[in-house]
Amino acid sequence: METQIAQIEIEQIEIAQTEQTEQNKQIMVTQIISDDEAMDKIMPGNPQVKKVEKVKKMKSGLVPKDDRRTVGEATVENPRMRCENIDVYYNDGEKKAINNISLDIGCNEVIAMIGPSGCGKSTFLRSLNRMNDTIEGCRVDGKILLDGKNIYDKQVDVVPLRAQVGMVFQKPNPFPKSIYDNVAYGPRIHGLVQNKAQSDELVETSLKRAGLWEEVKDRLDQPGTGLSGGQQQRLCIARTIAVGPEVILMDEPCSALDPIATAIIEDLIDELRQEYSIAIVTHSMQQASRVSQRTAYFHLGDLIEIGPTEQIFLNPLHQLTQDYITGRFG
Ligand SMILES: Nc1ncnc2c1ncn2[C@@H]1O[C@H](COP(=O)(O)OP(=O)(O)OP(=O)(O)O)[C@@H](O)[C@H]1O
Repeated sequence: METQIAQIEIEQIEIAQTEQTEQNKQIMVTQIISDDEAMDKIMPGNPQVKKVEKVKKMKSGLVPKDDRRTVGEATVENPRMRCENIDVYYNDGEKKAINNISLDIGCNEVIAMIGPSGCGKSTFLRSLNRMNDTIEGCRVDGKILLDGKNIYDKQVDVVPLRAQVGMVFQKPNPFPKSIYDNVAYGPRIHGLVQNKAQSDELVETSLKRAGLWEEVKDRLDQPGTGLSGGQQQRLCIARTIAVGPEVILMDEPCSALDPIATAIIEDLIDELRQEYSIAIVTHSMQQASRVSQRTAYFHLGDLIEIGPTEQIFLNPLHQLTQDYITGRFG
């Protein structure tokens, strides 16, 4: 973003140089402001400022519950997707489910979205590939850029968009077709394959990437619905991969699976990160900590905190995040 909009909690700003100036001391800034604003506020135009150290907790403790501005770095360098000031409304504007959320999704990262039931995780995820367009009375305001282009521009065709930003749902939902056709169908309608040989190759590659090839290569003509739950979910992942996505959205992809199938999908998510950006909604904090590099904590439609996964779980900055991860609510 041209201007630094990541909002951070700055408690203590220390001037590195030991100039004997009035300003050369620890200064408390107990409100959330941007870097640039903070600099300007404490030392307007002062060239002595060499270093600003951000200590992210107020002396009194965590950012209080009633402060709903986002804590942490929401932006990354070279994002794959950039969401700016997203509001989502249901029921023709009567209900606001997402409130002014900005965040980036980086290349080759898994970002986990966590938070109590009803906080808007799925709503936000669905806005990333315009799945909310299919819900009557739902409106998304703000900008979502994929490789710099706003996916909400009028001329954007949602069919190729949903191939570029694929989605894997909570419940595995293979088509009532053969394993082969489940994977081959998308590339065919998107015109990605011209003949059977190309289709065969893409089906094989996609099933291999989804870690399913060895288990199904001898029964490709059998129904996808005949596979186990975990295999069906990997089939759905293969189907998503087959149409060449850049981003894969996953909405609680393991919630219907047993622990072994879950572990296989989690390993797969880690492998897929080498090629794709992944945003995953999960109710499992263990899963978020296992699979993601960054975590975003949502609360009642607000993005409360975002940061490296380890920091969010070990050293949250916001009281609401801490309450959630320590099981006080949610
Ligand atoms: N189709 C809809 N019409 C109206 N309101 C909706 C619709 N879908 C979701 N909501 C409301 O929007 C808010 C956010 O819901 P959402 O499903 O995004 O939350 P969530 O965090 O994903 O919840 P969960 O973890 O339970 O799946 C909730 O208050 C929900 O009731």
